[in-house]
Amino acid sequence: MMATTAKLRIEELTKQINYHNHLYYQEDKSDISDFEFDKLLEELIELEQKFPEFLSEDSPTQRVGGSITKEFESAAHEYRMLSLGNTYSEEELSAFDERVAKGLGHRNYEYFCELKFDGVAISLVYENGKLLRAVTRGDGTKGDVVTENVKTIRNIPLHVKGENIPIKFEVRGEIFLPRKEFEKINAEREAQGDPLLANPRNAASGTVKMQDSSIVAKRRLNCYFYQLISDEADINQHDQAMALLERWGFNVSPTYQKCTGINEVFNYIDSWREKRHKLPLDTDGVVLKVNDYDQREELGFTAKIPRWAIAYKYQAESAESELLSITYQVGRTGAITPVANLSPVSLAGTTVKRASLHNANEIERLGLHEGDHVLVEKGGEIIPKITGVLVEKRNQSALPVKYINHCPECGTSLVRKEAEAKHYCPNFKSCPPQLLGRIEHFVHKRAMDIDSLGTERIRALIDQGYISDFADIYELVEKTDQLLGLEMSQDQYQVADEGMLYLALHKALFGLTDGLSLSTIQQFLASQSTAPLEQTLKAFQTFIRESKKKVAQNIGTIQKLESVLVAYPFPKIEDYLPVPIVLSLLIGKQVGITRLKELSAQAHTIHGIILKAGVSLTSDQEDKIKKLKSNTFQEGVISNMVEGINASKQQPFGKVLFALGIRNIGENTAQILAKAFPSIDLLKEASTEDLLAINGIGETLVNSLQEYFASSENLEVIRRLQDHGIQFELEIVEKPSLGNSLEGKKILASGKLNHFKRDEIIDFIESHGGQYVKSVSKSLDFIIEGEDMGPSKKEKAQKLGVKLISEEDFLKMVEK
Ligand SMILES: NC(=O)c1ccc[n+]([C@@H]2O[C@H](COP(=O)([O-])OP(=O)(O)OC[C@H]3O[C@@H](n4cnc5c(N)ncnc54)[C@H](O)[C@@H]3O)[C@@H](O)[C@H]2O)c1
Ligand SMILES: [Zn+2]
Repeated sequence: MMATTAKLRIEELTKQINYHNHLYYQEDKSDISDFEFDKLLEELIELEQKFPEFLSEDSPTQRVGGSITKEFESAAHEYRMLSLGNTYSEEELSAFDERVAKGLGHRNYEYFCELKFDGVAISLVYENGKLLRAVTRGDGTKGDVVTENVKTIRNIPLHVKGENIPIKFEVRGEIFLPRKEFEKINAEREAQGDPLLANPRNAASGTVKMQDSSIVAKRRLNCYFYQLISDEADINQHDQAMALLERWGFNVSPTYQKCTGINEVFNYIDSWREKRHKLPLDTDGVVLKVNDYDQREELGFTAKIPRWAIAYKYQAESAESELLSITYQVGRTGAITPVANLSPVSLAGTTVKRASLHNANEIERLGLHEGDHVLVEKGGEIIPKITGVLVEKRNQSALPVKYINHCPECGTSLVRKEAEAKHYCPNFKSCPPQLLGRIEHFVHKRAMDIDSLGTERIRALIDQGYISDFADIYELVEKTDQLLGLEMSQDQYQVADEGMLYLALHKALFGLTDGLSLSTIQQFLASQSTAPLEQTLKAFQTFIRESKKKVAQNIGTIQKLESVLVAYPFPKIEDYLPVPIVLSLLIGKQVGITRLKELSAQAHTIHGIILKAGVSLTSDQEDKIKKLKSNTFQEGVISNMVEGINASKQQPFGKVLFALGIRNIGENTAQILAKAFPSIDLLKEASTEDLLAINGIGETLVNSLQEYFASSENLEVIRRLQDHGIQFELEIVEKPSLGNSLEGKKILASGKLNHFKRDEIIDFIESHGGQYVKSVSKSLDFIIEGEDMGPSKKEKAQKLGVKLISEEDFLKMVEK
């Protein structure tokens, strides 16, 4: 390469790497995989070695990738926190070992091997046995002080007790979010319609840097320690240090091993390649460190990494699979996400049957054709992705995947806004998932507060035609006898292209057979998780024979199932069966499979299909169909719901206004509006000037309001809600005056209080003549400092010279 081209390439790589570092360390996101990132860095290192004249001091090869943020106080590290060299190849690892041997002049050394935990590095400083501060790695020289957040991690000792504990010492480790916690958080986020966290590492890193420690505490982070630094402790080797850490009560992963010679290291690496997926956290490689401290000193450091340690990173595993079909999921905002259904393959410790395709661009980029053989990869991300297509294996006649142009849930034509990658279903009002989102908002705790109407129940009621707007909820009260026996959960179904309904395989096999329990069938299927459907059905027949339950009849049904599956090649979804096929085996003679297919695209449950088909069933058929269905609404659930619905009629006007989900009207704005216009009629009649005169109301809001009231449909829903007795007027309650000890005082409360909830403290201050202010500013008279007040707020208050007083002192002040 010529010097001029090298210079240009170095500049370009520097720019790219800085960009990815910023994303990764500051925003906790990544555009590319670690492997791709490490490739860029490696290329830069090589070029800089060949052309040292272009090596600049602040090249990303010379610096640790992170930096400090503005949100936290920063602190200098007494000993720099470095990065690690890394490699993906065994040759390079051997080369590293040669360098160590050469550096020391002999082979008389040991390696200490640990797994490379995929989290965020943390440094804890202890003095007199007490945790003094916790600091992130930052730029390696100084980092963010995140002590309050770190204190919420349960197994980090706040006090270290025991003999011979140095007056001062530092420990370093990796904070991580256990995979189970990560999955739990994402399940919750999915249920709430919030965007999912990409992977546990980014989630851990984002959590450590949160401003509110009480949220951090809820996230159940964990930490593994791997380094002790102390001038006082009498240790000369890393294994001794680790033993001390364990004795002092620090959490050390029991996965380490001391190795003599690089071959033992290779064995360690191999032994963990698969096993590591069973650990409670993500790991991305192995770190080997020279065990002896004197030898470490002899080897020394480069600008960025120690010469006595290196990380070997496992290549992201990839596997070959076959594209069976694509399903299109509709989110609560109407956004469409295509998901590839794949033939099952075993990958990174789990069986993969689905991969995200993100959007139409991704399908185009891959050039995906029907039935393609694809490569799937599982990096740090939980949801695998398709990284390539094996074009040479493509069937000559295969057609390119055609993106849908109608919403699979409601049939509306999709739209794609300019410059956006995703398609949307514009049917905001009645597209089922979008309606679900609006109803969930309506019943939310902070709106109408009907907690007996959870997501699953709402979805069931929407899909079966009981709810299509807010007012319908109040009409359920008169339909309780129809609700009895309705299918409650949607978990066992999937909706595919053109709205076709699929049923989970375990339910289908349960309903189609006799004498086998659901749990034995589930156990059987779990043992078959990597087998394709055809094989599973064959194995199931053997299983039936061994079970000795109604063998002839059950095997007959499964064989019939096999032949219908061949005769009607519906798109495949692994672990699911097309509902028309399943039902055809039970009631096919009366209805016919074409009709069942039509019905299956209209009704969203088996219950619904049977109703629409209008057939009369024998009691045997009825029993079997009951086995296919999910749990149903029972009396207890229904009376619970009715109670919640009736109670919601007491919710005050401000909450009702928020519940209506008018665009741009959040909880606070709704309260402000309700105070200024204490009835829906006054609000509807308010002029633009009236509205703009109110503090906090801007033009966008006025537009949303006017647009909302211009719709006759909305007015009709309000009218029906009024008929049901929902509060559309503000009840004026005089706030009792309890005194004037806070007369003229501007007050803010921050952190957790012992005697008051959030609303209560505001009422309390106001009823004593004070004024509650929502943000830290100079005009405050004082701040009531609760437990775990956010560090940034505190810092700001101190900067502005605003007095902080404790809750106890505040109460004393009021008593006087
Ligand atoms: N995808 C992207 O866009 C992107 C961008 C930047 C960085 N990255 C990735 O992040 C990493 C950046 O490297 P880095 O400079 O943070 O160093 P590194 O993460 O590769 O290695 C150093 C870090 O490893 C951690 N570690 C985990 N287990 C350890 C153990 N047992 N002993 C010692 N340390 C242990 C420590 O936190 C230490 O700070 C690379 O893996 C890189 O691929 C990715
Ligand atoms: Zn739709």
